[in-house]
Amino acid sequence: MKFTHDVIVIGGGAAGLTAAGGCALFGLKVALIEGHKMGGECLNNGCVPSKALIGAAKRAGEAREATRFGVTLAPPQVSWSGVRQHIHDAIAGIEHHDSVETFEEMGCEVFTSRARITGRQSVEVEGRTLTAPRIVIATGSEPLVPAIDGIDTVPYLTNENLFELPEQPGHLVIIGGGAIGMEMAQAFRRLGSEVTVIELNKPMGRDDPDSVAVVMEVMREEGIRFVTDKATKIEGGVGGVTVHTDGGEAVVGTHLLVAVGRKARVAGFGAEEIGIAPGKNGFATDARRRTSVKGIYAIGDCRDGPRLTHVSGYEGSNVALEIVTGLPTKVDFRALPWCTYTEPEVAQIGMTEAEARAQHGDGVTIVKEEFAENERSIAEGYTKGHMKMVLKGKKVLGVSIVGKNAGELLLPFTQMITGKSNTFALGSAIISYPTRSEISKAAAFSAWEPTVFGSLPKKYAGLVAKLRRTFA
Ligand SMILES: Cc1cc2nc3c(=O)[nH]c(=O)nc-3n(C[C@H](O)[C@H](O)[C@H](O)COP(=O)(O)OP(=O)(O)OC[C@H]3O[C@@H](n4cnc5c(N)ncnc54)[C@H](O)[C@@H]3O)c2cc1C
Ligand SMILES: NC(=O)c1ccc[n+]([C@@H]2O[C@H](COP(=O)([O-])OP(=O)(O)OC[C@H]3O[C@@H](n4cnc5c(N)ncnc54)[C@H](O)[C@@H]3O)[C@@H](O)[C@H]2O)c1
Repeated sequence: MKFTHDVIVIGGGAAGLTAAGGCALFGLKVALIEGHKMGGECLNNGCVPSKALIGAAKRAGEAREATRFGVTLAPPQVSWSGVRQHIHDAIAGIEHHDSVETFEEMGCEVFTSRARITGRQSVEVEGRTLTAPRIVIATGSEPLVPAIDGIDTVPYLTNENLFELPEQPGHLVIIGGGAIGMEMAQAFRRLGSEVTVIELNKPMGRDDPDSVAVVMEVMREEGIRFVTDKATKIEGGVGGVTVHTDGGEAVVGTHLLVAVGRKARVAGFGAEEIGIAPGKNGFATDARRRTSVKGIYAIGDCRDGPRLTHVSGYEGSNVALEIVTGLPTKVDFRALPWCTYTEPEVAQIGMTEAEARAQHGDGVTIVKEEFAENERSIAEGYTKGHMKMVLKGKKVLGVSIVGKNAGELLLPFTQMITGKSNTFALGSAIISYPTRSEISKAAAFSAWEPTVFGSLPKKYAGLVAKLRRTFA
């Protein structure tokens, strides 16, 4: 069979762009098909607009603080249209990274229409049939809209329309206290909206509870109300919405944001018809991201598994590597990092304490260092939070950090968890003073402290001192 391409990639989000760009840079003939906006969820409705909004909210939050270090700022005046403009400027500043032109320059043939899979090696787009021995599905996910009584009768928000909102909510009710719910709750509160979060379980349930407790306290102090209950019924209309919960509470607000997770995009483009097996929420794949149909991969948000931009990018480069080299390339999530951009940030890599204890029982030890002891944090007055290192012996299994810019501190632990570095290397590294990274060195060194200052080294030091006193 003569193929039109070496690989066809469906979806131009973080996953598809990385796979397509990777293959094209190795000289393969790549078709990249995006049916909506290049850059996908992250650029257009996800990470970028949410972090831009958080940036604006931080500025308002700082101005809201009482006098700090002898400096008083004027109370913030928030113009929602100005905030929205900043969000759009941020997207505009980044979108060239993901543009059609950029990917054409890399060597991809880019189609800006919806694709339909018509066979194991064929895809239809713009009336053409493309063929390739490898197809990569990277169709992403969309907001999960729960089957709550009345939801279809009210004008609810999701991440798909939140950043286009014409007015700032007076009182934003958020269903879901996950990553979106928590980030958006704090951002809107800081911009001046009333905010209530309704969460079924514990907010940020995947994170270490000690980290979450720190951020919850801050958010409560800032005036966010948390309702621990299940949203069961919704009623209202434009400008007024009431969410009833299982426990009988009626939460009244002006706007409703639904943030209860994602639904993988697996239907409507031919995947079922050719028999690609679904999983729980997304295509079922193996560790190489192969679907049940030979030659077809599924990566990023559209398959069962963690849904994060860097995970989509990682799987995109893995699959590109496998296609380019012909060698199996498995995902390895031992050192999976994630960060929730609340203030303070909640960052995690590898196992939480609870996960480590479930797997290794009493073999796990914990080292905890507080930012209140970190000299840069003290000097700058941001002492909230801590770093918790989860160890088995001297090997790092995971790290949970809550604190200012916590996400920036994760990097060295990637190397440690995967065995490319170790606690001794970090514990003995030279680190600029004063930096918040000193907390990482302190935690790593703590793992060695009992050994370094143990009885044997003391005996040795004593012997050296005795010899010196005798012979010097
Ligand atoms: C509000 C919000 C904030 C977030 N913040 C963060 C964050 O701070 N950090 C982080 O790591 N992650 C964050 N995420 C998650 C992150 O956005 C996603 O994990 C990531 O964007 C998924 O990338 P993807 O390429 O797998 O899918 P997508 O970005 O969804 O891309 C899939 C693309 O496929 C296209 N497509 C679908 N079907 C077809 C078809 N038949 N033909 C052609 N094209 C098709 C779609 O139009 C879409 O552009 C956030 C998500 C949200 C919603
Ligand atoms: N900083 C980041 O990395 C970041 C930021 C935003 C989003 N994201 C990604 O986007 C995706 C979606 O985020 P999300 O916050 O929508 O999902 P999520 O899965 O993080 O959280 C959803 C929350 O909704 C709760 N919930 C479900 N049904 C409910 C009900 N009926 N009533 C009350 N609560 C209910 C769940 O218990 C859960 O805590 C995630 O995959 C996340 O990884 C990442």
